[in-house]
Amino acid sequence: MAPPAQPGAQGGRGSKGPPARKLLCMCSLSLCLTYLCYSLMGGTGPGALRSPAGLRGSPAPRALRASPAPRALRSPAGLRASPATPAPPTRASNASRPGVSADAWLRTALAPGEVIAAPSGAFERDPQESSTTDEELSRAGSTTPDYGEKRLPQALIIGVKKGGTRALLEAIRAHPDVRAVGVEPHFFDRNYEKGLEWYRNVMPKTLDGQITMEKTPSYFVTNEAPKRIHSMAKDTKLIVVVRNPVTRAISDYTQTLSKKPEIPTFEVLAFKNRTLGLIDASWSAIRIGIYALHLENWLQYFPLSQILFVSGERLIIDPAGEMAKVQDFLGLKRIVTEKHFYFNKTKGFPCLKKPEDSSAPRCLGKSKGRTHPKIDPDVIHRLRKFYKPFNVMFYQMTGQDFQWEQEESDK
Ligand SMILES: Nc1ncnc2c1ncn2[C@@H]1O[C@H](COP(=O)(O)OS(=O)(=O)O)[C@@H](OP(=O)(O)O)[C@H]1O
Repeated sequence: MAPPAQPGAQGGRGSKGPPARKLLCMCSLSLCLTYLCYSLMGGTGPGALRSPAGLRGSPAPRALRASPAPRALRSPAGLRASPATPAPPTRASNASRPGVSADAWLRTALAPGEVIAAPSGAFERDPQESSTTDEELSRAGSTTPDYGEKRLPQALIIGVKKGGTRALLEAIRAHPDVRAVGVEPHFFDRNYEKGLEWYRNVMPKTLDGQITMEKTPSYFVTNEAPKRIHSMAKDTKLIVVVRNPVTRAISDYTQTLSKKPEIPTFEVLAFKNRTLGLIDASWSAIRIGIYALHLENWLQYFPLSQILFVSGERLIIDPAGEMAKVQDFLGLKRIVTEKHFYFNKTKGFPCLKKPEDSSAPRCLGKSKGRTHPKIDPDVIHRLRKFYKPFNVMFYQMTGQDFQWEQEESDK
């Protein structure tokens, strides 16, 4: 059941390259140097990641090729924490600690590849809801029909946060050959010490031939996740829903704002120094969107052909089209088609049609599709410029042009 190769998916680990490869290596080096500067500054120094000046010296990656070099961002030794290094201390817990400001929580710098997570042992349900408890997770594993077996997942939706991961999971769950756990298990970032048996127990039961899935969007930015998933099963299929990183950052901020209305404005958080145009790439809302850097970590363990990139934008405008790709990738019959969706004007999003055995159509909850605050267009412009070289590199690495540069406006 080998997945069909994606465009440009042939250059797996260790592929040698033609001249284009050299160009990509140069671009990689340039991005890595920028990243090194950022790392050395600890995300706090006055020169931290000035966007995009720090990247100007780099040759602009050329137009998208059919055969990108997926390992192009391989960092020089020492640039990135080794995937084998122990999990760095987690940070998000500050938010819930008395006396720690929301600003501190939001701005806490992340080491390269660091988990953006709550403390080990804490769970997070998809922010459609609030937070998942241990009890809920065990319930998730026990409310499934009493036939079949619990199995470790063969496919994972690993990211990105606010990319459209819930919409994708709910749509693929409509397939009869897919069973998925509804909550986010956070096994490969927060609960790894609980062991694979714990993880298996969280999963629904499946019959032979059915695929077990889960989604935890923070895996994509978790340094240890690729190695851990690889050691569970090296043929695990990985799905990443990506979205314009500027819009994604605003969506991320909007979610935080909904829980903590006292936080500073997006404009304040986005910059280290607005006059100088210094983007604060240590802010997780911005850092998560540097997809090329995170992807590089995954390509050390998985060939590109084992990773499917779903467009978060297309998932809204053409859910059936994206679902066709997902089903092909998973080796499934195309059962989830346009017949399964309708566009809900009130919600402003596609929803799943009422299944025959259920009483209501399924739109995602209120936490999906929140109205974003209006952001200063100059800030949007600066962020676009900041992300552009990383986006271009991401297109080169994946062999897919997500066309984020063409978007006129952000929601
Ligand atoms: N069908 C449908 N219905 C509702 N929302 C949809 C849908 N498809 C994609 N989206 C977009 O998904 C965004 C939330 O992404 P995630 O589900 O990955 O968020 S989370 O990380 O799990 O919190 C969410 O982002 P916001 O609009 O910023 O809330 C939506 O734009």
